Amino acid sequence: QYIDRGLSMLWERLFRCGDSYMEIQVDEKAAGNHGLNELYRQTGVYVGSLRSALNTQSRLKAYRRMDAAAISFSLHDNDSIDDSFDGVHVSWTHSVMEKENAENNPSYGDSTRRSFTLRFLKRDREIILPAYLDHVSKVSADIERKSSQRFLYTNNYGSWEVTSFSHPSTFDSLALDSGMAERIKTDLDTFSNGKTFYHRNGRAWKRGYLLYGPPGTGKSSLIAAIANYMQFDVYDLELTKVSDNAELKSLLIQTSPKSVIVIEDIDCSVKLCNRDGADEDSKEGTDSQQSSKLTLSGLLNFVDGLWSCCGEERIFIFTTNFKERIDPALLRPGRMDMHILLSYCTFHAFKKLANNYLGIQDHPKFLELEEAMMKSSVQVTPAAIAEILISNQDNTDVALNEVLAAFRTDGHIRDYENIPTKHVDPSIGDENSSKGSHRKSKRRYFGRLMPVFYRKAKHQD
Ligand SMILES: Nc1ncnc2c1ncn2[C@@H]1O[C@H](COP(=O)(O)OP(=O)(O)OP(=O)(O)O)[C@@H](O)[C@H]1O
Ligand SMILES: [Mg+2]
Repeated sequence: QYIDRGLSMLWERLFRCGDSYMEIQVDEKAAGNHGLNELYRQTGVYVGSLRSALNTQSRLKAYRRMDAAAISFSLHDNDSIDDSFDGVHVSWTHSVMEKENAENNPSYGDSTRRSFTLRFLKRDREIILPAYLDHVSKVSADIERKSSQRFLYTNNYGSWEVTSFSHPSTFDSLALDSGMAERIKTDLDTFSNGKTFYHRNGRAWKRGYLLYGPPGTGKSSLIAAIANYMQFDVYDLELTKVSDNAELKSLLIQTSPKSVIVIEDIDCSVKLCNRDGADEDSKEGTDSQQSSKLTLSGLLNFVDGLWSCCGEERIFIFTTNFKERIDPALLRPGRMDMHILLSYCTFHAFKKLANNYLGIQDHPKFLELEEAMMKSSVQVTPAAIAEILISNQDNTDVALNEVLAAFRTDGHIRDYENIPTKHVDPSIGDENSSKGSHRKSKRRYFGRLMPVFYRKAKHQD
């Protein structure tokens, strides 16, 4: 490797003397020894991640951070590595040198001087500076985010409580209608690569999704899959625990960029006053009472107002079982960018579940099942099918017969329209559900639902 590099440098010197090189040194310490140089650290992460590192280097250093799943690599002292950017060839050298005055001056601390040197042809400087260095920073930030621990935040009267987030749901484990996972992933990719687009068009760099559909169709699982795909932290905002608009704003300011902000069951978590401040059901409220409450316009400002841009690259996700109960102001174009219906299990989705839980891609019973699913007057949620498959995991035939029976069943059927509503208004109080029991039903992010089958509704979305 050294001989190769030496020869190629000699070749360049002899025959391409017209093309002189430019070198940029990235020192570990910032100028004047004031703290560390962030670009040095980022360059270390970046060069260790280059595919060429594993293919061409004859020696590397390996390490694993305390909370990281993956092993990372870094260059050995005084080794070099090649890279290319926009068709331009560059090389990085990691130099580690003893400081000249280290022996005479022991109080000087660390006696080595570390730096990366970037080398490229002078004629390419327009391409490299500063775009390539920006690219190095961005790639390394992405790598660090992906390899580090992520968090789930829940609000508790004005502040966020944090736990580690490790929900296993991914787009691969979700059973969705054909093409839906790809559509959502493409939208997320476009969003995450859209910094310049959003800024050029004067838009806040955020995206809103409304997930709607019956219980047990994968709304919460999809939120986790989105967070996992983007490698974002999740802020699970419970509106019943927000006392007024000011608190909502303060919670928003406390969130970090690159995060998913979730409001589950938006239709029933609080009874929001409408935009002019008048609560439909409690008209007797005075003006001063209204201003100290959480209102719909407060929530709209949360999603859409000036404060919503205080951190960048954010995803808002609202869920509901009943889209038609949501105030039209929340649904107007541009507020929630995508409305995603999560619905009963189709044959396409069933095949995914069968693959996930039984490990089968095909089975002689599939034809019969497809037909039964199409003809049946019963609708079954993916959650219910998942339950059946999990409890019969060791016997494929029994599992498939049970699924078939579910579509042919006449018992245990409930009309989707008759699902008891989960309406709770903390300000008025609700006779049917105390705050405690509501909390239990709301916080089933990691919970599992009991199998429930629904009769096909006449007018479905
Ligand atoms: N589309 C799906 N693909 C794979 N698994 C699913 C799907 N839908 C539901 N499940 C399974 O069912 C369980 C419940 O799903 P989830 O909590 O995501 O439903 P939900 O739509 O959020 O329901 P709710 O409206 O009651 O909050 C999950 O643990 C998951 O394993
Ligand atoms: Mg849910």
